Amino acid sequence: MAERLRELTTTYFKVWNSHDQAGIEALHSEKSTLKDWNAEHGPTRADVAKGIAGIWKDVPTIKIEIVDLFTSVTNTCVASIRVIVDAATTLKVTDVIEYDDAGLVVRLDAYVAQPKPKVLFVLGGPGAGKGTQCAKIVEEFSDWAHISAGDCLRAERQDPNSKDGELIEQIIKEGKIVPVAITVKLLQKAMVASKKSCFLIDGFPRNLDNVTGWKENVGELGAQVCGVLYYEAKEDELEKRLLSRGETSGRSDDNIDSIRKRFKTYISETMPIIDEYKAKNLVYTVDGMPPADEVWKVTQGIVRQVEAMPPM
Ligand SMILES: Nc1ncnc2c1ncn2[C@@H]1O[C@H](COP(=O)(O)OP(=O)(O)OP(=O)(O)O)[C@@H](O)[C@H]1O
Ligand SMILES: O=c1ccn([C@@H]2O[C@H](COP(=O)(O)O)[C@@H](O)[C@H]2O)c(=O)[nH]1
Repeated sequence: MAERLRELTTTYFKVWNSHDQAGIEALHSEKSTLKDWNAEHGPTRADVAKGIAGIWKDVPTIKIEIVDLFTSVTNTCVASIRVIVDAATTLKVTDVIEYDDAGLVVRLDAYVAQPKPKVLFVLGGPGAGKGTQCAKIVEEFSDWAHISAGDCLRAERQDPNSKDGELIEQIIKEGKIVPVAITVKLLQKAMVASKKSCFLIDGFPRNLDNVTGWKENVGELGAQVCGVLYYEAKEDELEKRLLSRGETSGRSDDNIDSIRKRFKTYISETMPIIDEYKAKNLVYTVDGMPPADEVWKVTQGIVRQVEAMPPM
């Protein structure tokens, strides 16, 4: 049975790829249905074939590749397939195909996997230029949203109804790191609200607790972490930048005491995380010392590279 189902299914997709309406009609039983994420056809084979031919007409380049076939003692075959729409678009689809005793398709239900959002974590010392570069990215690349963990926390602190506001304020002033349960919830809320498909998560993950919290709450099912965009710059330069920013930013941590504490936390807690991602070859290191426009040229190239990664 298993071998027969494999043969029938392989033949089915061969004919499908030849875009032959009469050929595909002949592989369906007289009473046949087809349902996918967009449409429903049947209950006759002529109607199903007409529906499929409509897809070929709309997308003449469309092709299907079989990834895997699953069979059992039943007369149903589950096919994991790739639907190659065009050079830029491939869909991950699962087809559940039920055959009759004559080997004709009685029912085909197709399910599409939603592509996961792409994520780039953006890290670097305080004042390294993360926010500056993220602002440029979202201006140039329309699929991307900039979500700054620090901004999320500052907004939460401002909310008079938040039970975490006071704790966040104390931790930020001390240059320490807020418990991940608070941060990750705010990040997820911002991701959902943005309606974008690619996210710059700026200033996160800052320590092991953050990494664990991300894995537990978002994880591999919730996002495709494409890497870490890491801005490297010397501490004395960063101190100058932050003191200068502090003249107008109104941030309670842009003062010399908090800045020094933030550096300490960065070295002891965040650097080891960056090193871990480096060991996994996931870090795009950018020299953050040159003027912002020069840093941007490098940043731009990296974002293009990440955009070109196949979705998972
Ligand atoms: N390449 C650069 N050269 C000089 N100054 C820069 C550069 N990039 C950013 N700045 C300035 O440095 C200050 C800090 O930059 P920015 O806010 O982008 O850093 P950040 O890494 O997001 O900081 P933080 O982690 O504290 O939020 C800002 O005043 C910004 O205008
Ligand atoms: O994931 C995070 C991000 C930030 N914090 C706290 O906020 C401040 C400011 O962060 P910026 O990235 O500089 O805006 C940071 O020093 C931490 O105290 C955090 O706890 N967790």
